[in-house]
Amino acid sequence: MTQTDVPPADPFASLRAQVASIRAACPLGRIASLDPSGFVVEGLSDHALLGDELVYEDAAGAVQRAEVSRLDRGSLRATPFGAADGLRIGLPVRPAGGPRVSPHDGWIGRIVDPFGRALDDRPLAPGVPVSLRAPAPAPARRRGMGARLSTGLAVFDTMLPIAMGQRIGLFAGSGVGKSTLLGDLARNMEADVCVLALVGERGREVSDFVRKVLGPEGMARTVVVAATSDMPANMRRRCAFTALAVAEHFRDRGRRVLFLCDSLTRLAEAHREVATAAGEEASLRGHPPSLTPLLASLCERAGPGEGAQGDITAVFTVLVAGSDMEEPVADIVRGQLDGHVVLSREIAEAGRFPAVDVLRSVSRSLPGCAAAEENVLIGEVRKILGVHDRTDLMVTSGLYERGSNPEVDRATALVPRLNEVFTARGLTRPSDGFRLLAGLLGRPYSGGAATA
Ligand SMILES: Nc1ncnc2c1ncn2[C@@H]1O[C@H](COP(=O)(O)OP(=O)(O)OP(=O)(O)O)[C@@H](O)[C@H]1O
Repeated sequence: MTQTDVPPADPFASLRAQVASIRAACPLGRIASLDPSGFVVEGLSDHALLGDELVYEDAAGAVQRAEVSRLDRGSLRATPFGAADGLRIGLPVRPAGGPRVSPHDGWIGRIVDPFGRALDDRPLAPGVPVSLRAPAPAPARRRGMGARLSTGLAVFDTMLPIAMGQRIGLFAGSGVGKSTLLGDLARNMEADVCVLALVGERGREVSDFVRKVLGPEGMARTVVVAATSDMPANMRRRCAFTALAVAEHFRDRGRRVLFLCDSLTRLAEAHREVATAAGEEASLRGHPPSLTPLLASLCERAGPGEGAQGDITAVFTVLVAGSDMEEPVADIVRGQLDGHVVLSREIAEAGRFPAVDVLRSVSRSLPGCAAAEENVLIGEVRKILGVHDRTDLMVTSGLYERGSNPEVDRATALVPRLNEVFTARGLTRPSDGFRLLAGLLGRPYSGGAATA
């Protein structure tokens, strides 16, 4: 055979392959039994994966969706994303593949539900579908944390820096200023885009958050993904993963993304509802064991990107009653994150916001993201706070005689002024905050360039 006899490459090869993969018949299952939290389908267990979606028509002819929450030989259990009312035995159900959403750059400034549908009654541009189960960037290829980001809040810019791609937990009881702090970060923290997941808030809280806390300035660069408390548990659980997929959409386009997830506690509660209804036992201190990998995947997918990707800097809130850092969700995520910030009721009651308990909070981007002279200042402030924490009760109860220990005297004099610095806001650069600390401590400060 001469060269001219070689048959030309098939220009339709890719199209043919796609057509060949289309199934001539779509598998169809039927509802075999029903209860208020879900239904069992026969005939589809070989055609769906755990977490896949199913579609069916309700009594009014509207297309509804459900999620595969358990697979058995010959049958599967599905949890509907809406009310189970109007379903009947024998109703046809079709598999619809893995969970997906289609984010688009035009979603900035908009509020969407966990399916990516507009919640603000305006048309929404659909993008290219992406999986809600995307893998995290490969550990060997993903970058480390980047440079320190300016937040405009002195306590974060100095004592608890947040670096690009860092993932921190915000541990707070109710009413200690968590929402206000998230709003501050959404508006002022260095980022190109902010994606906010509101999991299980009441409807009024969502609109209050958007109008009053974020305001037009915050919304101008934010996509809000919201699942209100009246939505089914699997919708609330999906909310966090939809928001993460939106954040990944922007990260994959090289953007610096700030991902705010409020709250992991309500995500865990939603997961418990779905998992226990599917037969899993809540044997991990009141939660199903599958909670640990669920939270780990969420935390792991945020963080630094690889190659030309941007980064996802993330703040996950955890609701803790009475600052109980040992409660299960706090305990699980603390080890998976690059730092935790504790908001204290006592500090909020003293009227100091953000009510950050600096001594009980840790940022793992230190010491790398601060200059040597800044680390010296941070170390000295921590030491002063430690002395004050150990001796304050003695001092305030009159058991300490002034002048008997210079360290205690210094801490007693300095801590109220340090607390004032921690509440300073509107800073242009982190060095502004360090300059305030250095001034208080009587130390030199040259404006230390961060060493990321
Ligand atoms: N930066 C701030 N400056 C002044 N007051 C603040 C600030 N942040 C919070 N507060 C006060 O604390 C109250 C509760 O704040 P916020 O709603 O942010 O708390 P939360 O922890 O999100 O509450 P919840 O748990 O009820 O959602 C506010 O109504 C306000 O009085």
